[in-house]
Amino acid sequence: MTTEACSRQPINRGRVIILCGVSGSGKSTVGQALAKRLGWHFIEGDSFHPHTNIAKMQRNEPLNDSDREPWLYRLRDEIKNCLAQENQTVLACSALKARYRAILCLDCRVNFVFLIGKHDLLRQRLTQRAQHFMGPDLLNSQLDTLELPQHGLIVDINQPVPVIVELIVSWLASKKNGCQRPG
Ligand SMILES: Nc1ncnc2c1ncn2[C@@H]1O[C@H](COP(=O)(O)OP(=O)(O)O)[C@@H](O)[C@H]1O
Ligand SMILES: O=C(O)[C@H](O)[C@@H](O)[C@H](O)[C@H](O)COP(=O)(O)O
Repeated sequence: MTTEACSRQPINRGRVIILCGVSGSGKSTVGQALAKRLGWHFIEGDSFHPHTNIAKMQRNEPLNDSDREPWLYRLRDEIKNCLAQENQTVLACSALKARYRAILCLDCRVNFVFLIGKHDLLRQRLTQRAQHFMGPDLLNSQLDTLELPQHGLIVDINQPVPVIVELIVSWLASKKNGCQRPG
């Protein structure tokens, strides 16, 4: 994305906040609460996985780059639609690697928030979570895959959901529609 492309984007018209992090970091929980707080749309990134990916994770096999590619491009199309329709949207999507985030970062109106936590807390939350295809067994692989971001907001998950939501809301208010690189 060039500076010129950036400066062409209208301020505060269509915006997508992507909540990233490993499985169990709270992307869906915080994402839904954030969307409700802001009155924005919420999109669950897991819903865009091909069924083969879900089946693989259910078998406790980690996804690889090739598995994730079609999923990321489906999400990219979805983000493109949101921006074209000027929808304000919160998207929950692990986006573990910088190159995945680059696929999703269409322009300055897409911003990333990272939910970061310690292994023990993540494992505990994954173990307690009911009725989900992903258990705790892929946590090590998720953490190994995670490339910590150089840009965006990083939030410690060891605090209540409403506190996390307000941190994100304050950050958004402070940054308006400023450019953020996808790394
Ligand atoms: N900040 C938090 N405090 C306490 N429990 C949380 C918090 N965030 C998420 N949880 C719980 O942790 C589990 C995993 O959260 P979830 O939103 O499913 O994570 P993800 O979407 O990143 O896999 C859920 O049972 C959820 O209720
Ligand atoms: O790229 C991946 O390996 C997956 O997207 C993964 O990161 C994601 O976490 C799963 O889809 C499980 O879903 P939850 O994140 O909701 O546990």
